[in-house]
Amino acid sequence: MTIRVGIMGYGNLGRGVECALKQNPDMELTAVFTRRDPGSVKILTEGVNVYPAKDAKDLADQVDVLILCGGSATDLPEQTPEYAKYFNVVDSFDTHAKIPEHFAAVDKAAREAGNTAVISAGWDPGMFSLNRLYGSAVLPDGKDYTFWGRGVSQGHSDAIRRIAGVKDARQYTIPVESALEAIRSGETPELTTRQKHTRECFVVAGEGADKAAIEKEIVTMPNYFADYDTTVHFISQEEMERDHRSLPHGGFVIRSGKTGWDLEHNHVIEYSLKLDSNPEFTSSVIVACARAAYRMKQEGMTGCKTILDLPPAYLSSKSGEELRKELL
Ligand SMILES: NC(=O)C1=CN([C@@H]2O[C@H](COP(=O)(O)OP(=O)(O)OC[C@H]3O[C@@H](n4cnc5c(N)ncnc54)[C@H](OP(=O)(O)O)[C@@H]3O)[C@@H](O)[C@H]2O)C=CC1
Ligand SMILES: N[C@@H](C[C@H]1CC(C(=O)O)=NO1)C(=O)O
Repeated sequence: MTIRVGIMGYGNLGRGVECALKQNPDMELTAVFTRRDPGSVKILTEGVNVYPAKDAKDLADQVDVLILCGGSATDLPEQTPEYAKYFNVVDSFDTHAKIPEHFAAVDKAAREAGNTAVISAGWDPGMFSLNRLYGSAVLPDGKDYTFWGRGVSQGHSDAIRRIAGVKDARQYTIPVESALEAIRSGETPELTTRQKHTRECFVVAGEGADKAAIEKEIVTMPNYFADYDTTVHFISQEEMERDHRSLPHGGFVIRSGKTGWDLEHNHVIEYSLKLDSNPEFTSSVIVACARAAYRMKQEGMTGCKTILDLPPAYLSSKSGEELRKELL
């Protein structure tokens, strides 16, 4: 019995989920939904139809888990609570400051419908969140640091694309080298958001768009850019397609902590990612979380979860017996 997966929203993440499902034979794609004209959306999986998003709830009996691949800036706050009424859902919501309110809205909808929802699946939030939890649980006397990049943040790129007059955008996150060196040398400084990363944006503006207004909206955008030193470059669509086609990213979480009666012993935990494709890696995490959501629903564990609430074994396609044989 395969787990039947639907995709809501066909962009970088939607294509990534479609691809990731091919690497998970216990799961299959059964439907793709889009707010655009379905005829304009070409998917790569034969035998699967593209439907209008407005028809999704009528096809709920064909989907065990609906994976929401919309943007966190404006799509997911509406879509995840709405579709949790009809489906088990997974999303990648990554506006960190708004995760508590998103969780509450999705939890209300999922509980009322008896569905299971997983929000904020991916790598940050997601795998990095898990490693921050492991680090602080194991080394309570310590500090952790998270660094991203240099790479393309999909959330920040999506947020810029939502600005009136913007045709396309990529945002690169760049770690501040001096901060990196201090942490790697074992120092544990207090660093402000601005002292850890800068952000560089490449934007294609529409014909006649007000570039000064676009730049101002970017650099002052709360939760995304306001707390960072941000630069904005306006380029042509040709330059965008020539110089910014790939979506690499990565980063690491470091936890340094002390043990011993006099806290005399130092320990460092590091978890790092080097990603050729941010969307494909993120989608692979999301697909594993969709498997866990399905299993939790089968066991009556409904309502909203984050990756921190998922039993690790439920992420794997292997049975408990196989995992105990191979991984313990
Ligand atoms: N937690 C994490 O670690 C991560 C989270 N993310 C999140 O994933 C979100 C989605 O990122 P990403 O997939 O790159 O965003 P995209 O901009 O590629 O897609 C977002 C939505 O826009 C619509 N869309 C896509 N292409 C077009 C187009 N050509 N014209 C019009 N509409 C289009 C699609 O909806 P429709 O088909 O309905 O039109 C799609 O679902 C990000 O906002 C980010 O928050 C991303 C990476 C990591
Ligand atoms: N959510 C991020 C994933 C990581 C990357 C990131 C950043 O560069 O600011 N923050 O978290 C994304 O959308 O790519």
